[in-house]
Amino acid sequence: MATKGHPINSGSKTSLQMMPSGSTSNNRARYVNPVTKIRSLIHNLDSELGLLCGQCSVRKPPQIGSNINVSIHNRRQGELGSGANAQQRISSHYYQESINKLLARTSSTSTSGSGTTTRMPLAPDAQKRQMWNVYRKRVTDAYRNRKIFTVHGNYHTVRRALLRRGWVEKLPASRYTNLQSMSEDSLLENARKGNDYESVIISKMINNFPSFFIWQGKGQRDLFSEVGLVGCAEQESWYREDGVCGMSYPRFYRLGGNSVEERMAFIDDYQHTQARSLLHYIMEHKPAELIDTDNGTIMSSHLDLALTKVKQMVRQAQHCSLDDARAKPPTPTEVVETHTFMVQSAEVLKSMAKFRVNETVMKEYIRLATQYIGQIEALRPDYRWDGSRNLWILKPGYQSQGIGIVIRNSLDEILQWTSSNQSRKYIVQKYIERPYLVHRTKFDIRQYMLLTIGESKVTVWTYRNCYLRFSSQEFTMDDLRESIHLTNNSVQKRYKNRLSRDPRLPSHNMWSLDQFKNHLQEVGAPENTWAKIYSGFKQNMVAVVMASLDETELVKNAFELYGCDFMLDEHYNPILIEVNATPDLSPSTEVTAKICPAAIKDCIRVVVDLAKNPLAPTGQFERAFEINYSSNKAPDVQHPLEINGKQMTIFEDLPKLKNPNRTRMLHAILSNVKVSGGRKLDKANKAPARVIKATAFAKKKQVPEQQHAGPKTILSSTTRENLALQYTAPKGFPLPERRMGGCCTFSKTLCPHFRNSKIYRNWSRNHCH
Ligand SMILES: Nc1ncnc2c1ncn2[C@@H]1O[C@H](COP(=O)(O)OP(=O)(O)OP(=O)(O)O)[C@@H](O)[C@H]1O
Repeated sequence: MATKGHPINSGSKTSLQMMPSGSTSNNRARYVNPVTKIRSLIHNLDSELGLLCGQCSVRKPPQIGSNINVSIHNRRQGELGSGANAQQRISSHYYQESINKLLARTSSTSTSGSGTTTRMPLAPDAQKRQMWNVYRKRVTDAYRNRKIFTVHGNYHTVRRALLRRGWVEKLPASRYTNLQSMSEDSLLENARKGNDYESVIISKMINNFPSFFIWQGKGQRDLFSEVGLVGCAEQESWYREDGVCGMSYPRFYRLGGNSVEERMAFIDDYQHTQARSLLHYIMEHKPAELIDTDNGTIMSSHLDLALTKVKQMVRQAQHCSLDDARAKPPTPTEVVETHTFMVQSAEVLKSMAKFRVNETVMKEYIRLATQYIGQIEALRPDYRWDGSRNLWILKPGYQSQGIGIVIRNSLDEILQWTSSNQSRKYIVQKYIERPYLVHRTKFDIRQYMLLTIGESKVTVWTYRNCYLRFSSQEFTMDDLRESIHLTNNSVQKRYKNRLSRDPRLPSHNMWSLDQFKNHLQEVGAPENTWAKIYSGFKQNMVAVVMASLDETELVKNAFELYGCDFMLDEHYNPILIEVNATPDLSPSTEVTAKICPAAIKDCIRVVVDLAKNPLAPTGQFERAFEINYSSNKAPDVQHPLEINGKQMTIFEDLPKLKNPNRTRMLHAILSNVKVSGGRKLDKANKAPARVIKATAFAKKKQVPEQQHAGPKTILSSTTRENLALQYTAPKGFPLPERRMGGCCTFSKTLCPHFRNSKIYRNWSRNHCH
């Protein structure tokens, strides 16, 4: 929203306003940053100004705060001045002279309405001259105090907030275009306190000065809008920390491109979800409703298969058996079995086909289903959002405002839909079938997040206030139209509210946070429910920022305001749906009429007031997290990155494996471990804590081998890979027999190759929630 973009926007397609440097193989979005353009414009202006100041030996303008976030020109100060002492030596006379020159340049180059060049009013009347002098003083003061701002778009609250703080506005060319083409004479004639002519004449006078605060909305649509959040989701598990940082989002697949692997992974997930859906289905019904002992068409073997699949999922999630986790190609019999299962289970889920079993047997199936579903949902919290429909939401790239979004449950339809247009990428995301509803109506929560980028820190600010956006129709799974299932305002404003909807819901479809808190009280939610929800919001927002930092070009003293959309599951857990740069801040209803201007004012408090006064109030924004981003920069050879810790006990208790090939492989790994200096592994285990330098990192930085401190274990590349998979993969990561290329080491956090590998990505998409 402001001076810079950040690639955490997913969705809306709004605007990741920048092009992160460095390309990666993982298909992350490329963003174009209009701020860079503006920066370069200002930079040109800066150089001119610097030149002028240099000619006149003018000192730099005084600094207002140590770190005014809004000003990308703070960077310029070094160029203009040469330190405090030098500044003191330079007389203010010269400084004033340079400003006068700038002002003179403005007036000498300004054109009249007729296109002819006019001079500064040469005092045809005293009043005009007096006004000119007043404005000139205001302008010079504004420059000295670095209080010149530009606001793009109709963000009048921002304007007013800054004008109230004594800032002076430099208008963008698109504002008051008619007036901007008038001569200064005519403008002065019409200028009155606070009117548009006055704004324009002042703006013309500062035309050659840089703005120290720029507020702009989205500049350029990102190339593949969903990749932002998707990309973050792929990275976030590396930054996950209980209670601090962690994303909670529906699992997704990128379809529509040429990735066969991604398609296969989706099909696999779809089939497993179908098994759970079938079990959910029988759990949702009474045994008698499910059976027809004489004419039932569905055999109990399909329930057996569903139970087996869920059991496998539990074992995989528990990481019980390496063999279970192994990606085995299915046998032809299994393929046929699965195909039949998919057809028959669809008959049950869509047409309520009956099982040919008796009631006692069905009761036992329901008991087992409840047990297994309980187990898997305890291990995979995101599965709790699934139901008995196997629904998926298809979101096209390059689109926003809900355009092109559909909800489907048939595998064929989904694959057809996404492959019909190969050039368009689709995110196929698991549809949340069990959301928390208010009065049987779906809603989402718009939550603001502000990001400020300081000298060395990125600060995540979260807004304590938020609002709810309701669907215009009651929620039902029997009708998949957008008016019921897409709660974003851009979709819902197209529909009339269903008359049968609960009258307690407002006609404008929004609730303030206070109204929601009252509702929570009314329905008897535990007392700290909102506190928990908000804490979950914060963790998600911090995680998104952390996960996108690597790909972000950080512009110092810039900030960005985001609108994050959350849904809640049945247990009030937040689910992140979307992060929008340039959120809608228009006062469209009585709810947004309060919260939007307040959020903008508080934003100015954070980026302007706080820079001057660290104790300044920040309104409803609270500092949720601070990240020291200097550590993200190019590796520092002087201070190489180190990992402190104890050597792991490798294979002290060798797992008993069923598969002899695999056992052989693990033994081979073991025997491949050599210990330098003749030490035995068990001795090394008893050795005190030591420092291991990450191979990948050391290699990157050309750190010579002998710099490695302490005793070291030399591993072959094969061993390293296998050990990396064995020991550095997060809990639950399947251990494929395929080997990954490269340089994975003991440190998962230090190995981008591992982290970007397809194997890991596929796994993390399915397991990291
Ligand atoms: N996985 C999901 N499960 C259930 N509902 C979802 C899911 N994803 C999105 N929705 C619903 O669809 C709506 C639109 O989704 P999303 O915000 O991703 O689309 P969009 O095109 O980016 O919209 P906008 O640009 O207005 O933000 C959401 O507000 C939410 O109600």
